[in-house]
Amino acid sequence: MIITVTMNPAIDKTVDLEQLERGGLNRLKNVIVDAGGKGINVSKTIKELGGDTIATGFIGGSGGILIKKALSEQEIQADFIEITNEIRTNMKVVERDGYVTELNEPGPLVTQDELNQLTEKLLGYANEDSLFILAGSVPNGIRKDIYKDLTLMLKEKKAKVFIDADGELFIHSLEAGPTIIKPNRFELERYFHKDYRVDEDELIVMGQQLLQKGIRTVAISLGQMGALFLNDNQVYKCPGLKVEAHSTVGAGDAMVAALAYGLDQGLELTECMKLGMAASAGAVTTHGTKPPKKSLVEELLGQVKVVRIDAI
Ligand SMILES: Nc1ncnc2c1ncn2[C@@H]1O[C@H](COP(=O)(O)OP(=O)(O)OP(=O)(O)O)[C@@H](O)[C@H]1O
Ligand SMILES: O=P(O)(O)OC[C@@]1(O)O[C@H](CO)[C@@H](O)[C@@H]1O
Repeated sequence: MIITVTMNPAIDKTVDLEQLERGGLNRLKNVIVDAGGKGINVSKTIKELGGDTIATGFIGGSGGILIKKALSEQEIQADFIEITNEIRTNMKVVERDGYVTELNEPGPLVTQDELNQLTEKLLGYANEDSLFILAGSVPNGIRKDIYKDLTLMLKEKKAKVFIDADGELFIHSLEAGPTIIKPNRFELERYFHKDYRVDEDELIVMGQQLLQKGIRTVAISLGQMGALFLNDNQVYKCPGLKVEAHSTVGAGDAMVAALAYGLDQGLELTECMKLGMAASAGAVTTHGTKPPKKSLVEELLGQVKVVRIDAI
């Protein structure tokens, strides 16, 4: 079973705009409202692909009610800790030229007691058949080494852990040796203190250094350029698929979802990669934070190219 953990869910408001006028009045068009937050998006895509997940994390206020309703309509099992405070609303501004500006709120204050309740819930689900996805930022009141602590506890119970986070959350989590991670190039550059745009060879070396920390699979997403995948001594590259992009928000989540779904189904890494490429390319064609349709993922699968790269 795949358990997604969204500590900082959000109501995503995606709006269209001709061009963002900094310092001016911006009249928004086409406001789309979605149940968001990285883990929740992962659950939505897994469901669309035909898999099952339990979506958990913190939820509260009127936004929380909306998210639970959306998940129930999509027949996704939800098991959240109800918190006192209201969850956040994040705005995604899509300009006509395709540029997307994200305005993400910090999130509500979560108490130690609420965190203890969530930890207990997660440990209750943990066993050798479970795969946990710890994804996205954490709300106020939660320490940045929480993913590290949770990963250690979950691994103790033989569960697999997939981390998709940035900044300090990502950096600390690596100390716990998660099973799989999906940084994008900026997260890796930051982790390795590179203040320039690294090339593919350097990305591969960085990925290999992460494998040496005990991480089984490293997926490095490169936006429209595609992705690199490293596992044991194998390195693969998949060029990005040519699709009509509407909103890139959630593309990374679709990749995480497909990789996790494939892993949970016992697929070979190359098959998981193909699914990840097709699902993430499919996600950029949707408006708002929507999962890609299964039929589109199946269609795109035929276009995925896998290039094996000799280890450097
Ligand atoms: N414009 C695009 N065209 C085709 N595929 C894309 C495009 N943008 C992203 N993708 C696909 O989505 C994957 C993930 O994208 P990206 O590297 O931007 O992830 P991310 O930074 O985690 O994104 P986010 O946090 O916004 O979801 C890429 O590896 C690629 O397969
Ligand atoms: O602020 P975080 O937790 O890092 O990211 C949250 C978020 O931007 O991620 C999803 C897209 O990946 C959106 O649904 C959501 O608004």
